[in-house]
Amino acid sequence: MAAVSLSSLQFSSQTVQTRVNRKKYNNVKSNDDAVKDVERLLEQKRREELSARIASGEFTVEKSSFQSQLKSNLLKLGVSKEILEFIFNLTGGPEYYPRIPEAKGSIKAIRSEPFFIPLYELYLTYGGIFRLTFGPKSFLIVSDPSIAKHILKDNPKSYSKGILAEILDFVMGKGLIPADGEIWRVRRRVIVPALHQKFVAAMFSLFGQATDRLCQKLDAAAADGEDVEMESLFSRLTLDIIGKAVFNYDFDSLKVDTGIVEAVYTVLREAEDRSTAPIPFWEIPIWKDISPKLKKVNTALKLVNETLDNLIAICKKMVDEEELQFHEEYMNEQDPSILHFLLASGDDVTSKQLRDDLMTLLIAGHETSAAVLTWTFYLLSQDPRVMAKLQNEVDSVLGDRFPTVEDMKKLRYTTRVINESLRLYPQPPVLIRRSLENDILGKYPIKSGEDIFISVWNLHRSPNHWEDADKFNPERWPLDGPNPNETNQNFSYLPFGGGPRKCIGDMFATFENIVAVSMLVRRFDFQLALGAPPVKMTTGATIHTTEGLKMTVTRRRRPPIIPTLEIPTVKVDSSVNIAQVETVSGQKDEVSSAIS
Ligand code: HEM
Repeated sequence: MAAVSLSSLQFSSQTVQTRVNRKKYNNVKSNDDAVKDVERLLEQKRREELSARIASGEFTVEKSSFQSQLKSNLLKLGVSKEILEFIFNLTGGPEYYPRIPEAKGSIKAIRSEPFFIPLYELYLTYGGIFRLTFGPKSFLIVSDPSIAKHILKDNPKSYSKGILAEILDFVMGKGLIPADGEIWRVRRRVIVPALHQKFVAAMFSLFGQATDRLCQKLDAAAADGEDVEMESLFSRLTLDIIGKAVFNYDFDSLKVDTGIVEAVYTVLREAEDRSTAPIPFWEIPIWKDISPKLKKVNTALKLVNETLDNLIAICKKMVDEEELQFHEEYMNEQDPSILHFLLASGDDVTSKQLRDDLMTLLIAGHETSAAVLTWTFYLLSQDPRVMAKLQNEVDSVLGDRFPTVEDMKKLRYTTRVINESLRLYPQPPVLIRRSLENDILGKYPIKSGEDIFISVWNLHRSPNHWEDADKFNPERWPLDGPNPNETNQNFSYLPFGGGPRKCIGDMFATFENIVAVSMLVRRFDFQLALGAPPVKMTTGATIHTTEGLKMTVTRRRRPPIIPTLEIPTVKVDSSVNIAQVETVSGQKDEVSSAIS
């Protein structure tokens, strides 16, 4: 009940914000303070409500264990502290260490809103590591940068992907995201080289062409005065890009709705549903055979798998017929895809494993980038000042050209806007791990088999690390400073994870997002559509909106926007080292540490 009213409070907060923001266009300065007051009041109300929930016992600290209760009773009876320490040390056990603070919850409370929101409130109460218990099941919630660093970077061998691997098995099998141990090590070593600099540079024409197709769609909508739902368009944009990049397949989903596009979405939605399901409904004996939904998922999965098998066969034939010598930066100009690289490299792998890897790359590279674009445009629609500054930069750097590799260094504010969007809306908002052996997290010992959520949402919004943590403020990252990453932010900022399991597509995704944002804001103005549903969050693997991001898109009048139809061919100038372009973190270091 309380959870429901908490979420309705968020609802009204966002409605107010939207309404007020629309007014901002007319009178930006005078309304700014009023907006802040309203936001502050609503935030205060939200906190009070949560405090009431905690006080009512909905989340309660567990009583101390038998040993510590016995200890405190004996202390009260006058037994000296030294004697007790001696006795309890002899009896062994983890009681020498403090116990992890514990919150108990009802699963209903968590399920009525995106689960990372109550986790944030609990973090403010219980601190950087606490145990959240639902009946017999418990999770450790980590929001402390040094503990996150320990798990991800200092001692990653003691942690697996745990529940995530179980949930994603039906679609990704032993692909790179869920894989652990030797399979992961071998596959990472094979796949990472496929995303070499020349490949990423070649992707610029793909990013530009795909975004141009989206621009054409928006042009038509603007001309007809129709509002557009941007979240689904971004999803289609990134699907078209990743399909070509990973296995040279043009989904063309911005133009047509083919069976395969629908099948991919059915599979993706199922993966997301499973990642938030309270019980594994897909394992229930009779149900799994008769459920119409599961039947649909299986049919869709079959179609996607057959399509992938076909693409692998076509690509194998191309590789057999070509005369190119394989080398470090090998790339077939007609088909620069990751699949082509893998086959040409002589990757000795079963077709099931190859399919798992392709599927993993498709999903990893699609939903994340789409979510980043969605929330970036939402944030921009809320802040005309940032939008104006962004458009200024893009106008002066790009003129009427398509963006190139060389522009990445110059589009600094654009990069900061995306850095900040990733801080406020990290994709995914939590990283999942399971301990494989006993370990010590901070001052607390933990046992093997603990399920752990590293809350990137909490790290990125912690009042301990960020000034005005909830404020969209790209200026917090100086333009002449380094590109923010987990290393230079000491694990308070983890947009692409960290340690040996860090994202392998960070460079690809960063450039893809910069190209898309710059081309779109160069050509159009974006505002939340009048009468559109309030923009609220819901979650699967990434953060989605509950009812889409409905926007009014208008062509910009000045300066005249006519993009050149010619796309400059990508020449890879050896003096431009993409790794030196300051948009990504030290991927090379991660790569070498992962394979050493
Ligand atoms: C803005 C877009 C993206 C974001 C925010 C993002 C974020 C992340 C994060 C946080 C992780 C670490 C997960 C963990 O530690 O549990 C990760 C892993 C991964 N990402 Fe990305 N990613 C993005 C785009 C991409 C793209 C475009 C690709 C592929 C071309 C990709 C492929 C992968 C793979 C394969 C892994 C698993 C690496 C491993 O476990 O060894 N990602 N991503």
